[in-house]
Amino acid sequence: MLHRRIHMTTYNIALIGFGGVNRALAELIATKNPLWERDLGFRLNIVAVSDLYLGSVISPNGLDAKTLVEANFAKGGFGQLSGGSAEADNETIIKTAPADLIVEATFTNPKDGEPAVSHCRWALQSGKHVVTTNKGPVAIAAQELKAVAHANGVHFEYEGSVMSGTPVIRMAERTLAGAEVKGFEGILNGTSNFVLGRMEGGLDFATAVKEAQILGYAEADPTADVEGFDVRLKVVILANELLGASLKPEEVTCKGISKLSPSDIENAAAANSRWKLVGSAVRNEDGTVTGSVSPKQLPFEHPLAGVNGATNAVSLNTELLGSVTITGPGAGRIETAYALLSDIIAIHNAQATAKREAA
Ligand SMILES: NC(=O)C1=CN([C@@H]2O[C@H](COP(=O)(O)OP(=O)(O)OC[C@H]3O[C@@H](n4cnc5c(N)ncnc54)[C@H](OP(=O)(O)O)[C@@H]3O)[C@@H](O)[C@H]2O)C=CC1
Ligand SMILES: N[C@@H](CC=O)C(=O)O
Repeated sequence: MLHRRIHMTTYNIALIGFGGVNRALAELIATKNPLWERDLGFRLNIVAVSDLYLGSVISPNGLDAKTLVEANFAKGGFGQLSGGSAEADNETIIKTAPADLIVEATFTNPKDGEPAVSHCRWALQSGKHVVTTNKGPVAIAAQELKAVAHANGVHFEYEGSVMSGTPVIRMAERTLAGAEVKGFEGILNGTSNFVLGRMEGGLDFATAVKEAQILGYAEADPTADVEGFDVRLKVVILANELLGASLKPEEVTCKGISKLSPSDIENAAAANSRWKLVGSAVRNEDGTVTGSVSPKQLPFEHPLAGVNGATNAVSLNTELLGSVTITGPGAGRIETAYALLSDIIAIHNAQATAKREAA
């Protein structure tokens, strides 16, 4: 009889930011560790959390994920826990918590990516892997952070920075390797797509944005969603990852949906079309890459016109396969927490491969 020896790994993790996404990850940890142990070969143990509102806490033996999720902590509430403080001491937590891996899910700053860029840099310099859904550090400092990760023998992973848990970055880079991506266009913001759909149903703009906030789709400041700044970061991330560009956000033209009036929406419907916020990039003949974000009136039969709600889709224009479209959730708490899990799985598998090769 064949006996398979199971090697169980526990990853100690520190959560930076404890809003919708990292809370959802803690919720998954509270219920799914036994399944992950069985199917993935690892479990996750939360040894620290830091959040602007709640404060910070370090517990080397681990915090109970269920308690973290269910306890209704007040402002500074982590200060009452053993090892806790009412302040979000991110730098100390990131540098000193006994964590293998830092999960960065604070707010996306579309201007300079801070303080998340510093959070990622501190973690990588301390020899800790980073997984993040934060678009700021990836769009603005990916090259630097990848180099710091490499120099310190750790990983920097960010699948959730584009299309939430829908695997667009890894899918394009790994499964479509060699297909030669020449450009892409897509719906890359769940909130604005949801808002446009609700407006088509007759709801006013402000109420539709409120609904997207309640559902956990919107940015902390939803201006980023409706003015296209969020899509601009995602266009930069995809262009730099898939087209080998080195675009900066300010090099991508950007117009959002906030100026679309109810009559624009009605007129589009009367012409068998609908408005969509489209992000795109293309490699030009001379090798340069041009990116743009703007609302487009698409005929009903256009492949992106039927993408509704917080669903996103991106059509990759490839040399060898023609157009390949990837579609799936583009926002949502659990959906985005899944992206973090997928990053951790990628790190786990890479470590296992490295160990096998070293043996
Ligand atoms: N929600 C989604 O569908 C998706 C989100 N993302 C990205 O994931 C990240 C997290 O999103 P989400 O959880 O929805 O956002 P939330 O706004 O719900 O959570 C962010 C949390 O981080 C805290 N925070 C902000 N700044 C700091 C700081 N400097 N130090 C410590 N904590 C801080 C916030 O506290 P406070 O509220 O007090 O400011 C809040 O609790 C964002 O960058 C977002 O762009 C990516 C893909 C999809
Ligand atoms: N606010 C963003 C969240 C994911 O990046 C969106 O609505 O798409």
